Formats: sequence, C-alpha cells, structure tokens
Amino acid sequence: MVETRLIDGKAFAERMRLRLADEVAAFVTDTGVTPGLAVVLVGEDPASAVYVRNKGRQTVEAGMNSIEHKLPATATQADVLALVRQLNDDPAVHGILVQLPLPVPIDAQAVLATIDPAKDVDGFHVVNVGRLSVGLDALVPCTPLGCVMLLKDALGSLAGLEAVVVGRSNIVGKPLAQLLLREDCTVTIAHSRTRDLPDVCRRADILIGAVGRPEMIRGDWIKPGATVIDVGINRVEKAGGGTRLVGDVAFDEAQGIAGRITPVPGGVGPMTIACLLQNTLTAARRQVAAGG
Ligand SMILES: Nc1nc(=O)c2c([nH]1)NC[C@@H]1CN(c3ccc(C(=O)N[C@@H](CCC(=O)O)C(=O)O)cc3)C=[N+]21
Repeated sequence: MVETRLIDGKAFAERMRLRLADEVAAFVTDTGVTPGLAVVLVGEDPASAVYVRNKGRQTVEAGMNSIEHKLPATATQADVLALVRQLNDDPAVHGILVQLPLPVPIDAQAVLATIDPAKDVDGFHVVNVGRLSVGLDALVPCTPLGCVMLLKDALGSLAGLEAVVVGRSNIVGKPLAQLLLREDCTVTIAHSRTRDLPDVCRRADILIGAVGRPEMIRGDWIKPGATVIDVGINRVEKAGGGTRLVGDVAFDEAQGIAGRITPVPGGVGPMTIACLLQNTLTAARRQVAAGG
C-alpha cells in the first residue's frame, strides 16, 4: 500500500496565471501591444460554450483581449474559412483557437490548415506539429504542455522513465508522446487495438489516460508508486440523478496504488487554459519581434 498524493492542477494553473498576468503587464508596458486571443465557436454545444466562457474570462483576467466569434451550427466551411482568414489578417489578434469538434460537414483539417501557424495557439497546424516533432520552436498543444509541466513539477527530471500514453489523438496522445520523448522518457502510445493493454499500462512509471472513456483504466493496471495523469473529462449519470465528471482512470481504485494522481475536475483541465494563455503571450511576443 502506497500513500497516493494528489497533483493539484487547479492550484498550479492559478499560480501560472498570476505569473502570466505580470508578464503580460510588462509586455504591454514595453511594446504598447495588448495580446489578443480570438476564439471561434461553431454551433451550440453547451459543454463547448462553458469552456469558451471560461477561456474568455481567464484571458481578460490575465490582461489580454478576448475576441469571441460565435457562428451558427448552419455555418458553412466557406464561412469558417473566411472568418479565419479575417483573423489571420487582423493585427490585434495574436492567437486563434477554433473550438473542436466542428459540426460534421466542416472539414476540421482544412480549417486548421488555414490558421496562420504564427497564431496557432492550439499547436494543431501541421507546421507546428512538424516543428515539434523535429525539435524546433513550435506552438505546442496546450493539454500536453500542461501535463508535462505537472509531471516535471512532481518528479523533476523525467529522463529514463517509462511513459505509457493511452490514446493516440492528434490533440493529446501524439503531441504528448513527442513532448515526453523530448524529456527523454521511453514512450509507448497505446490505443484501442493494443494487445494486453493492462500489462502495457503496468510497465508505466508515468501513465497517461487520454482516451475519453470514463474510468477505463483500472486500479490494477497501475504500477505501485506510478504517477498518473488523467486527461479525460467525461460527464456521466450519477446514481440517483444528475451528472458528475469522471476521468479516464478509476480514481478511487487508484488510491493506495498510484504514487500521485491528477483529479478530475481540478487536474489537467485548468492547465489547458493556463497553457493557452501562455501560448497567446508567446505568439504575441514572436509577432511583435517579427514586426507584425
Ligand atoms: N481547439 C480546441 N482547443 C481546446 O483546447 C479544446 C477544444 N478545442 N475543444 C474542447 C476541449 C476541452 N477543453 C477543456 C479546457 C479546459 C477544461 C477545464 O478547465 N476543466 C475544468 C472544469 C471542468 C468542469 O467543471 O466542467 C477541470 O477539469 O477542472 C476542460 C476542457 C479544451 N478543449
């Protein structure tokens, strides 16, 4: 039986946002430029609307401008592309985030490919994906960046550790594997077709749940003492009515086995937004330095 310690992403993200607010204030004083983040939301998905509101509030609290564009669910691909091009050309906009998933008829890859890579604060454009994978300066996807920050804060050097990432999405799994590789971890990406998934997970010093399946990763898949980062945010029915949020890891089962674990909520989610704000400041710095 090990004592399982909580990794408090919410508190870490709060400290990060305070520090960013100081950096933004200094940047505004130095350059006369206020960083601006544009968020594009297509359609009415209520969960997406909540995230967009939180992002907007925290952007303003950090001293940056928040520009929100809401398009109806009936918007066409041409409408979305036209808006992205307008934001690319707007010097007051330093970061552009198009909330995913997009309504089905819209080709998300075509939208992402239209975002100016210098303003791509999600790090989803193939130019940023490629730059990350070859080790050049890139805008790095926010959720993976937040995970690695929490890991380094908890563990110090990650060099030589076995990391197993469960999930191979372009948004989390793949970029997180790249970042862990950059930290000299031995990285395995596991997914729905992985054989003996519980055994693969049991190798992990660092186990990441990023599949979006509620409590799929069980307590006995965790090596005693391992550090567990739970990226999943799944809304499930509560016994007796209502809903609650759970991660991809069976949190209660992990107690007494994991060395450390992130809770849901209050773990990775708040770090995603803090990293988005950091990327927006980074993008603004680079654009101002490039004279644009
Ligand atoms: N282009 C794009 N970039 C994104 O980064 C992106 C996206 N699309 N689409 C939707 C997902 C989801 N997402 C979250 C961010 C923060 C929390 C967050 O702060 N969660 C809190 C509160 C959760 C709650 O109470 O609802 C927590 O986990 O503690 C959650 C989810 C960013 N996303």
